[in-house]
Amino acid sequence: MLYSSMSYSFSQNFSSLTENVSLFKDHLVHTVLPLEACDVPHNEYFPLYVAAATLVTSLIHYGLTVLSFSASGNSQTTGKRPPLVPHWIPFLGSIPLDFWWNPRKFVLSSRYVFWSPHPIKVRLAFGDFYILQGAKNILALFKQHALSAFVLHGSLLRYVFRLPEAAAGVYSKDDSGEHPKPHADSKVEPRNRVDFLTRSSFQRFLTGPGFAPFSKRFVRSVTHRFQSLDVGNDWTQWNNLADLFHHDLTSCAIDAMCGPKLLERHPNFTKDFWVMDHNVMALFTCTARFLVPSAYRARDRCLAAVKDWHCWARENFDPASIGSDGDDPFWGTKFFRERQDMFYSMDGFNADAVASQELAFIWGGNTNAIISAFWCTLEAFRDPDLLRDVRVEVNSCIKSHTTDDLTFDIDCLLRQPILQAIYAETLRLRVNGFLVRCPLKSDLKIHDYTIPKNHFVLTSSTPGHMDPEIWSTGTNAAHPPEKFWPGRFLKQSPNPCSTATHSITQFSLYGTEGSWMPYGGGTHTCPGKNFAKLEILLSMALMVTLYDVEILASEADMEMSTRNFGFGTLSPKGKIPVRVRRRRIGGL
Ligand code: HEM
Repeated sequence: MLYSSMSYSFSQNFSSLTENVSLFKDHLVHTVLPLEACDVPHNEYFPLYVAAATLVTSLIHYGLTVLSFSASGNSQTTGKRPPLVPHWIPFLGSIPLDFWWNPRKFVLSSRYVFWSPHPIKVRLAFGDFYILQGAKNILALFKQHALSAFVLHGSLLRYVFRLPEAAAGVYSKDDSGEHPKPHADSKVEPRNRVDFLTRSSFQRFLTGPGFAPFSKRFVRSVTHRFQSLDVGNDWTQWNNLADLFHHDLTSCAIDAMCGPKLLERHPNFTKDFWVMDHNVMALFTCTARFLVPSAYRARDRCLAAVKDWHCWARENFDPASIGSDGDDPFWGTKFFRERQDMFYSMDGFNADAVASQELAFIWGGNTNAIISAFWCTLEAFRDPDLLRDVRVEVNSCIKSHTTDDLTFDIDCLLRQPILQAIYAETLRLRVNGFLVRCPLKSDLKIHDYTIPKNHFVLTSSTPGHMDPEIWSTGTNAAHPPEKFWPGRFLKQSPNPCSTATHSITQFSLYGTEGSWMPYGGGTHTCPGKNFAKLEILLSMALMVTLYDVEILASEADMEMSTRNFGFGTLSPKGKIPVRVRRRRIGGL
């Protein structure tokens, strides 16, 4: 079946090779097996025969898969099936052990798997799936409709966030699609259209009318909180800069989303949240509870806290408290309030299921953005020249300040070229995510290739983010992709407002389409990206304006940990101790 779509000439070569394999197998049967039937313990050459046979079989198998793979790449036919990725041992599948050992290294080095110019097929014990890389292919994928992202979401909900089976069933039965008009052949009731309903609730909250009140609350709360840190004019030592982001920044984001009650009633929520986040891979892969008990306990406490907040809000909610923006202090946002009704009207949903859903949202809305905010701030303080440039831009966006009040012009901050370049470069380097799609209704066409429907298609942001062809810049590649260098996203243009020869520095993502993809793309692109950019740039702006920070961590501790590779932004390997002191606002 694998070879059915290949060109005629290749089929000829292939069948003669297959015959050779069969002859070879016959040879083994007639030579090795009779030996087995004889007095094996006395035959000192038996293990050698077996080793040689395994080696030769693997070599031939590998040779065949390489031939098949190359033939598919060279063939000009359209509508062909992606070839099976070359591999050594037939029954072990096509992903080698290196992947499980160091996935990032594997993704960056695997020529056939993650750097193939065309889609490929991968075989694992549970079946076949497809991998697609390269800007051209990824852009073609993002243009397609009727691709479900539920494979990943459903698994995350079940394994990481403990979605009960009854509610998970609604996901597996929903074949109505993500658009307002359900697929013609779908029999799913409108109230059970979980894909469409959840997606539209994200859109209303994060890109529609819910965004302004949510972001306004966040700006107020983070500005107040960062100004009120217990830091004076003398240096104070902190054990880990990341704690500021894990606790203070996370609290501001959660309060702005959920209202104050979740954290008031559960002051350790942020601590549990980050223990859970640190162990997300272990939870996702269903690691035995006794091996990571703290991860399961933290996850269970987070679920219990969200359930308790829901219970409290249901009992105490006063409709008169709804403000003109639609939000209220009990549910925090119209988003969470309305999703209660939405989920409770679906089959199989109870209080546990709703808590799983909302914890999953809170996790998605914090993990990547908070860790990225940490990296941006670290990078700004790591390089004195960059810090000076950052402060010039940030100072130009201060609207007003007194000793205990600081207000930024947020639009101005979000437009600054160097700030944006730091943000884009941080996401390029630190976001290592997998996107998964499944064509449900028809085969998926990607240029000359056809991927059969109901098969998973996976793509990783890492190869595009690290491709030397796109990102190696500077004389003699002075800025290789592994290095943080915001200049990649800056370009000089003539200043239209000046007759002098001065040029202006502009931020640009031009030419990176399909390669820079921290937020995924297509119909499932991250709806939280505007909030994420605001959160990342504002927290960095507040820190550089209010404080001096001296980094005391070793280079090794500041390296990225690949522990949660594939889930998005990676954390540093170690703690980041720093010295902090308050500074005069507006200085450089
Ligand atoms: C640096 C920060 C962030 C990164 C790198 C990021 C990345 C992503 C990615 C890669 C996806 C999947 C997109 C796809 O499948 O094509 C996604 C989906 C999503 N993100 Fe984000 N995200 C970030 C911040 C946020 C924030 C702040 C929120 C909410 C406040 C959020 C909410 C969501 C939601 C609800 C989805 C699911 C969308 C859907 O399935 O239609 N994200 N994000």
